[in-house]
Amino acid sequence: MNTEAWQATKISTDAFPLTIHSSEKQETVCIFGTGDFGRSLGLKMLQCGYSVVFGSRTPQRSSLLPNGAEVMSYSDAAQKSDIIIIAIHREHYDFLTELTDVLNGKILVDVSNNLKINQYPESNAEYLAQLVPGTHVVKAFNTVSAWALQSGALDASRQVFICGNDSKAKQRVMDVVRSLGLTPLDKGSLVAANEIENYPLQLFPMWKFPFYLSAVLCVFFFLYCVIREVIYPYVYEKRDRTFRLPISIPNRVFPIAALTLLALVYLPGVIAAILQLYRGTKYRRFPDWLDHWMLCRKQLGLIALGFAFLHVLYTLVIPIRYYVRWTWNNRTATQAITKKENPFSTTTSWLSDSYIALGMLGFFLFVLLGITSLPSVSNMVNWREFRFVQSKLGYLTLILCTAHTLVYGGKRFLNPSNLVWYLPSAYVIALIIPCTVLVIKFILILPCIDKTLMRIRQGWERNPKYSESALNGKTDI
Ligand SMILES: Cc1cc2nc3c(=O)[nH]c(=O)nc-3n(C[C@H](O)[C@H](O)[C@H](O)COP(=O)(O)OP(=O)(O)OC[C@H]3O[C@@H](n4cnc5c(N)ncnc54)[C@H](O)[C@@H]3O)c2cc1C
Ligand SMILES: NC(=O)C1=CN([C@@H]2O[C@H](COP(=O)(O)OP(=O)(O)OC[C@H]3O[C@@H](n4cnc5c(N)ncnc54)[C@H](OP(=O)(O)O)[C@@H]3O)[C@@H](O)[C@H]2O)C=CC1
Ligand code: HEM
Ligand SMILES: [Fe+3]
Repeated sequence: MNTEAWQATKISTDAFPLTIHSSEKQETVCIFGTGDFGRSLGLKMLQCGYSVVFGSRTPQRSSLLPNGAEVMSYSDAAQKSDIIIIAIHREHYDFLTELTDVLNGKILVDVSNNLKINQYPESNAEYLAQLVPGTHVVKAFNTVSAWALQSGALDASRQVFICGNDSKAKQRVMDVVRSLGLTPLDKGSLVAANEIENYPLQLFPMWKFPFYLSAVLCVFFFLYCVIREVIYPYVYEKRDRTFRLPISIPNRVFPIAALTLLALVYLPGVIAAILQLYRGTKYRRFPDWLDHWMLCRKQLGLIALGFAFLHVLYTLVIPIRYYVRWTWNNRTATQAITKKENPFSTTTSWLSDSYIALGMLGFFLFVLLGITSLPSVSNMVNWREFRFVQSKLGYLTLILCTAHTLVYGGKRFLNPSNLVWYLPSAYVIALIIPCTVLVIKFILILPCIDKTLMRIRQGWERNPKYSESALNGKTDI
C-alpha cells in the first residue's frame, strides 16, 4: 500500500477505537514487523478495541504506525502479550530463534505467503514451529490482503483460513478474527498450512477445467460449422458464404456450447448414481476424475449460462441483419413475380413458436439457477431448497432446452438431404449428451430403481463388506 493511501487511512482512524468501553480490559496483541501487513492489521485491531504493541528492529524509526500503538524491540514487545502475530517474510524468521525463551508457551500467528506454490519443502507455519518449538503456531490471515483489511473489500477476502495443532490456541486466534469482523474457517491441524499457503497463489482453480472444456467445445463446433456452411458451399457451389462467420455460425456455436455444458453439469450426477447402484453402497469414494467433475459443476453451469445469454443476444438481432432482410424481401418479390403464393402453414407456425417458447422458458429457469448460485442467495435457502432448485429445476431447464433444440430441428432432423459430406447439422451432435443424460435420468427415477438408490443414500448396503474395507483404508477402484 503506498504511503499516501496509508496516511489517508491513518488520519481517518484518529477518531478512536470503535468498540471499547473504558471499563473493559483491552486485550493486548503483539505484532512483529512494521511493514504493510503489520501496520494494516495493527490499525484494524486498534479500531476493534485491542491495544497493539509492535516489535521492530528499529523502534525509534517507525513513523508510519497507527496512533495509539506502542513500538519497541522484538524481545520487549514479546513480553507484552501471549498472542504474537509474525508479520514478517519467512526468509527473515531466523532471528526468532534468539527469542526462544521469551516466546516460550506463546501463540505465534503465522500470516506469511510465498511467491509460488510449494516454494519450500514444508509450509512456513511448520517451519516456524520447528524454529521455535516451545510455542503454539497457528496459521491465519494469509488469505486477507493488507488493502482488504483496510478497505473491507470483496467478500472472498474476508475468509480467514485457520489451522494449528493446539485447539485452545486456534480458538483464541479465531476469536480475534471474529472480533475484526472477518470469517474464520478452521481447516484442522498445522498439516493444512501448506494448502492454506498455496490458496492465495492459485488462480481460479475450480474454473480451469470448465474454461478449457468450453474452449475446446467452441473451437470444435466453430470449425464443424465452417466446414458445413462456408467451405462446402464454396467447394461445391462456388458460393461465398463467409458472411456467416460473424453472426450465423456463432449463433450455432454459443447455444450448442450452452446446451452441451448444461448437460455436462448433470451427467456426473447420473454417473454417480449408477456407480452407487452398481456398488450397492454410498460409502465408497467416487473416482478422483468424477469427484473433481462434481466439484466444478457450478462453474460449468455458470459458463453455460453465459453462452445462453450470448445466444439470446445473437438471436435478438436476427430480424435486423441485412442477410435476413434481403432473404425475406427477395422471397416476397419472387412470389409476386412468379405469382406463386406461399400458403400459410399452421404446423410451421406451431413448430416455430413452440421452439422459441421452449427456449424462453428454458432460459428463464437457467437464469434462476444462476441467481440461486449467488452466495448471498444460496446462504438464504436451506440445503433441501437449494437442491430442489439446482437439481429438480436444473433438470427441467435441461429438458426445456433440449426440447427447444429438437423442435427447432423439426422435420430436418434426420433428413439425409441435410447431411453435408456425411456430416449432420451441428445441433444434432449437440443433442447426443443431453438426450443421453435425460434418458438415463428417466430410467433412474423409475420407482423400482429410485427406491433402491434412495435406500443406498440412506445408508443401506448390498454387502456391508465394502464399507469395512473402505474403513480399513483399502483403496477404491
Ligand atoms: C447456472 C447454474 C448454476 C449452478 N450453481 C451451482 C452452485 O452454486 N452449487 C452447486 O453445487 N451446483 C451448481 N450448479 C450445478 C448443479 O445445478 C448442481 O450441482 C445440482 O445439484 C446437480 O444436481 P444432480 O441431481 O445432478 O446431482 P446431485 O443432486 O448433486 O447428486 C449427484 C449424485 O450424488 C449422489 N448423492 C446426492 N445426494 C446424495 C446423498 N444425500 N447421499 C449420498 N449420495 C448422494 C447421488 O449419486 C447423486 O446422483 C449450477 C448449475 C447451473 C446450470
Ligand atoms: N502485504 C499483504 O497484503 C500481505 C502480507 N502477508 C504476509 O505478511 C508478512 C509481511 O508482509 P508485508 O508486511 O507486506 O512485508 P513488508 O516487507 O512490508 O514488512 C515486513 C516487515 O518484517 C520486518 N522484518 C523483520 N526482520 C526483517 C528482515 N531481516 N528484513 C526485512 N524485514 C524484516 C520489518 O519490520 P521492522 O523493520 O519494523 O523490523 C518489515 O517491515 C509476509 O509474510 C507476507 O507474506 C500476508 C497477507 C497479505
Ligand atoms: C430467450 C430464449 C431463447 C430464444 C428466443 C431462442 C431462439 C432460438 C432461435 C431463433 C434459434 C434458431 C437460430 C437460427 O436459426 O439461427 C435457436 C436455436 C438454438 N437454440 Fe435457442 N433460444 C433461446 C434459448 C436457448 C437456450 C437457453 C438454449 C440452450 C441452453 C438454446 C439452444 C439452442 C440451440 C442448441 C439451437 C440450435 C443452434 C443451431 O444449430 O442452429 N436456446 N434458438
Ligand atoms: Fe509488503
